Amino acid sequence: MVQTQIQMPELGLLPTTFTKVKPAVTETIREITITPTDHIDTWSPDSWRTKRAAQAVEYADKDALEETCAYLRQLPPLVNPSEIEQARAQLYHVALGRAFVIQGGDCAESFHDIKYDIIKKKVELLRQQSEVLEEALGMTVIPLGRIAGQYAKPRSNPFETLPSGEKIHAFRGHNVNSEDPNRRQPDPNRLLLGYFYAAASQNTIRHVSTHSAPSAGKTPGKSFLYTSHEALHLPYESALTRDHYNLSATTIWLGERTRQLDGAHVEYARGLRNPIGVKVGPTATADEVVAILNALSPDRSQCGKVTLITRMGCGRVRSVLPPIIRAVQLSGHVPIWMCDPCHGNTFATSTGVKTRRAEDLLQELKETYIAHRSLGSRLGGIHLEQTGEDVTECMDGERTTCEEDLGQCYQSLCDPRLSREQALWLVKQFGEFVKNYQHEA
Ligand SMILES: O=C[C@H](O)[C@H](O)COP(=O)(O)O
Ligand SMILES: C=C(OP(=O)(O)O)C(=O)O
Ligand SMILES: [Mn+2]
Repeated sequence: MVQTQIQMPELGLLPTTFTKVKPAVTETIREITITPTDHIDTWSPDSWRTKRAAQAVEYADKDALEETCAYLRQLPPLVNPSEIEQARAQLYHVALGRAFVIQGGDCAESFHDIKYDIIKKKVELLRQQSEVLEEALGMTVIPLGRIAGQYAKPRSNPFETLPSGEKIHAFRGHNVNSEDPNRRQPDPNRLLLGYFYAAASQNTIRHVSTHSAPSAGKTPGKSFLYTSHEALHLPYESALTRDHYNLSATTIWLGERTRQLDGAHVEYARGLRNPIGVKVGPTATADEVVAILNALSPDRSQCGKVTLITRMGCGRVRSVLPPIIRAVQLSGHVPIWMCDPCHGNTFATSTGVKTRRAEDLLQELKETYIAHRSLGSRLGGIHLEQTGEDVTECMDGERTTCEEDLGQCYQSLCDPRLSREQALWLVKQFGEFVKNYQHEA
């Protein structure tokens, strides 16, 4: 464990430069009421503290947490504001249907995987996927890693019970605790480890990009791929926020369990310049999604500022997605629509192992693509849990065909990831499907 000398800066002295949004009249477009907000000037990197934070981590020693965050506030940024602005500019084109995004990586990155070869394989997988998609879709594809900071997890149940009857914290990601049942107490020092592992990962990504990218993509020092993670742990995220930039990643997202309109996560994200993703599951209503867009992007001209990452589950898309797409179209917002075919298709085997079927993932991608096309909307990206390793965590028709096969190489700390081969298969199949669809249309 790292030893740190904590210096306590005065809290509350963070820079606060605001753009005051003019109060505007309330307007109604068809059935949907939009109230442009004039409350951005009440935002600060810490204004979320007045709201309820779902999935918040309970630390035994709250002072130790605050001391760690005070230390994090003094550390250098992990990404530059210019990179965030560049991503915003590129995502604008995605929202308008001129480019596409492939976002992928671990469900929960492991500190043990911060190794050159493992990171390199993740980066190369994303590059290969973007090449496959560029060829199939005939447009630029922007790779975006769930990488260099995906260290905090929401869980269905905050505790688990051991066979002995002892109740322990659930594993909440390496920024919070260990997967080892004997070391589940949340430890704030892990946030510092997370920061330094994220920095090492960023460094490796830049190195891999400079040394193994095709010559056209080589820009020394420039990251080949943008980084992202779920902004779950708000004390950590806000400690790495300067002015209106979260400098821990290019883009962050809000999870299905933390996107409450009146909650702390929406409050935190609404003041950021970073592109923001929001997971949208099958219980989301159209009004709720429009209200989230109003909160995160009150200025509706900010095309691509918000990415709606739908994760409905195959078979459910046709009934739940179209009303949401329609309501967003009528609202005047122009978000990016992305499909995460993973989280609505997880199931546990008879022995309690979490898995997914690659075929179900492909099916949800197809259903989502068709839902957008039939409403004149556009699917702008795919979001996958995957790794560059040869794991056996998801089922396919080839190597991992049954429950027994999952045991061969199941290493995930949380949700099952597609192996390199499965992840490539999926984007190739999707690319073929789009080509045929466009040909027939
Ligand atoms: O990655 C997502 C969530 O953390 C995960 O799906 C929750 O899984 P659980 O139901 O095992 O807690
Ligand atoms: C927690 C996740 O997903 P969701 O919020 O969609 O359940 C995730 O992406 O790992
Ligand atoms: Mn997951």
